[in-house]
Amino acid sequence: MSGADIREFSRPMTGPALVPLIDAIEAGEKPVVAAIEGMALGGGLELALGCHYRIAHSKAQLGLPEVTLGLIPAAGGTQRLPRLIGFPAALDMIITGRRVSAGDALKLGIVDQVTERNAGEVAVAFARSVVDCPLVSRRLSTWPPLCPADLDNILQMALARAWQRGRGALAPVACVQAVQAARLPYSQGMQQEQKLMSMLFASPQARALQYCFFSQRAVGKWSMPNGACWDNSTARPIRKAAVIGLGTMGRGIAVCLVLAGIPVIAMETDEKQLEAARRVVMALLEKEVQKLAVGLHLGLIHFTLEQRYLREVDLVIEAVFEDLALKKQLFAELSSVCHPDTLLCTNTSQLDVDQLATATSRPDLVVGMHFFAPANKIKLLEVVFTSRSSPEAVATAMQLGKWLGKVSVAVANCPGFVGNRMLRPYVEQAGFLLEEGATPEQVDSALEHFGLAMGVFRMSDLSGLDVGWRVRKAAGLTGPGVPQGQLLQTQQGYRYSPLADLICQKGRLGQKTGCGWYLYEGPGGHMARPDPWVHAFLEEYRRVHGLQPRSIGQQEVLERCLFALINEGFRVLEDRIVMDPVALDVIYVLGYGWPAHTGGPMYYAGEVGLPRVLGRLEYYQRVHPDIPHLRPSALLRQLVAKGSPPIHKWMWHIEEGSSRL
Ligand SMILES: CC(C)(COP(=O)(O)OP(=O)(O)OC[C@H]1O[C@@H](n2cnc3c(N)ncnc32)[C@H](O)[C@@H]1OP(=O)(O)O)[C@@H](O)C(=O)NCCC(=O)NCCSC(=O)C[C@@H](O)CCCCCCCCCCCCC(=O)O
Ligand SMILES: NC(=O)c1ccc[n+]([C@@H]2O[C@H](COP(=O)([O-])OP(=O)(O)OC[C@H]3O[C@@H](n4cnc5c(N)ncnc54)[C@H](O)[C@@H]3O)[C@@H](O)[C@H]2O)c1
Repeated sequence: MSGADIREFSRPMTGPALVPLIDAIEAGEKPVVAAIEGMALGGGLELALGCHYRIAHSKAQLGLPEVTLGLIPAAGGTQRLPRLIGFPAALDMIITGRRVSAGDALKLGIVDQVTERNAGEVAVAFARSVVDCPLVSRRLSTWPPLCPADLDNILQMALARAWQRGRGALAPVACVQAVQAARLPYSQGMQQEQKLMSMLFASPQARALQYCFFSQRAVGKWSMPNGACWDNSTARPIRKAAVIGLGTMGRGIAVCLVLAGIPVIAMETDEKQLEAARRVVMALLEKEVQKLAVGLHLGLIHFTLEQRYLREVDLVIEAVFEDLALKKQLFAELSSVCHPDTLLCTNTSQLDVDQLATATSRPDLVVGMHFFAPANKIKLLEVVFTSRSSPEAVATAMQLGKWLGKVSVAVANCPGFVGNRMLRPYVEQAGFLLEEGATPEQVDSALEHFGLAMGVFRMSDLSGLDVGWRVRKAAGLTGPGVPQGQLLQTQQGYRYSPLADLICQKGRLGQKTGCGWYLYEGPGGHMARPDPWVHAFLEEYRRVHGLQPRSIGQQEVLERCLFALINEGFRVLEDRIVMDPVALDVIYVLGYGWPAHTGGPMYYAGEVGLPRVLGRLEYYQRVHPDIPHLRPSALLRQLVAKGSPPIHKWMWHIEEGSSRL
């Protein structure tokens, strides 16, 4: 039982109310034993907590995930669970919404017994054994709260954690407040639970989070412009896979595959790289084995330098350096080494997958599988199809993503695909804001206050500033032989900020070198500190270029960075790189730390109001006519002209023939 029907939350509810139903079960004189198989989530677990005993199958999972929907468990969950397992453990489960296994539920005291057999049959036998036992001590609502001496401290720390994790989300904080009320007599605690739920229930944040829940499932129903889609295409089984290039990404991808139980051939160029990768991968896997307390066959991965092992694999994921010539050469080699049916996938972040496909003997079996760093943690996978990718290849990559525990989003090939394409104008605006007077920490603080997991400059330092530098060099925007523009700097006819290039030229590549836009405790450090050197550098840059610094407010930072990103999102839709705006929201929430309680960039644009987004872009474009990314997209204009329809109707307004596919 996975709890309330979430779709019902946006329409009139029918059926008996859950709270009095659970109270009636608990108050009854007949013992009621909950038999839990599969899931007991949300209202499902709350119902089980109202029963007098709980028996779970060993594979069952239990949790209160309401917080992820912008809500609190409001059928007594915030009052019964702390009484049963104590405040600290209950707070942890309710604030995070995490699921626990039956074994952990037993340790925590949530269930009375775990069985390998049919839970229903075991529960019936158990019921017979307790039929004469008094029930008075089995009614959780009558239990006095388990208040430890340091409860105030525990609640305060939980509140701080809820603020920090929530990044502006209301529900985690409300969860703590509701659990706090479990110190009161049950009926008073329930009143508080209902009050908090009423406040959240109709909130824009709850609507946005529920939109995220359904969006993450909707993207699984992918389709391609040629009519191929999730329910008319068959995925191939992947019995063995290979990962080529075991750097930052390849290591994480190999870990994902092994954790999914898929045998892996892991390849590098030389013994030293291979050994370094082996150490990291095996350490990561051993950590997972301990964390998950599962048996994992570590022999599933075979490290090698020899291409002959590639003959046995059904799918290859290439993760070598971001260099088109190198990747083309590798794909040509793979064509001759691998079986003719082997799928060839690339983890490139923005190179042309069509070009890679042409380097092979099987362009129909080439797709992008764009993982996000760290690949073993981030839940997003962009599956990039080309004009020649077969439906079977796309279906297989999408299915593989699901096996790896990712949310896979099918996107058409274009520079940067979806995520990195939309990121470019966002990063670009941030650079211009520095030229105009802001500091990296001012820009980041505005973005983090909005709810992004990391501001643009901290994120760039983490990824490595050389990544973008290499891309800009390849695009002919910087590097030896590229003429430097005049004030403001221009390249290829448009405004261009060379600040990031200048920072890189100083050897400041981000965390890996101990400095970038910020200063770190040393190479590989993580604690970003404002750097006086950067401030002096920016002042000198502005002086040399005659730029008069001005004070830039939070609103301008947000509008210029976020609306530029959203504007590019509309262009992605115009080009039909995806079939639905929900895909862009899923990509940004799961891959780029966009705050889920705002729904994602496109949903957020709808909430802010498309006329406002358009108006502000028009304003900034008048002020900065040399920045093409601030020019409102045709689709945005059209949607506003049509009265700003809801997000699920946006695609109806794209003119036929505008697709670039
Ligand atoms: C269950 C899962 C773990 C399954 O995962 P799996 O990967 O196997 O499958 P999918 O995720 O792809 O799902 C398949 C399919 O099912 C749909 N679906 C799944 N769960 C739900 C659901 N709970 N509701 C609706 N639909 C669901 C899913 O969308 C897929 O269909 P699709 O067509 O989209 O492909 C996994 O699905 C999962 O984790 N589900 C969510 C579990 C969850 O979050 N449960 C909590 C729900 S909230 C809840 O239970 C609330 C309780 O606390 C009860 C509260 C009682 C109070 C009620 C109201 C009080 C109102 C007060 C307001 C007063 C207003 C006023 O004052 O005016
Ligand atoms: N780092 C990220 O955040 C990130 C995110 C998404 C995608 N990507 C993409 O993933 C790919 C790899 O990026 P990375 O950051 O892991 O790079 P990296 O430099 O950390 O690792 C690349 C590895 O490939 C190995 N290699 C090079 N040529 C090889 C060959 N012919 N055969 C076998 N191994 C070879 C190198 O020895 C190195 O270990 C790139 O295309 C990159 O754009 C990177």
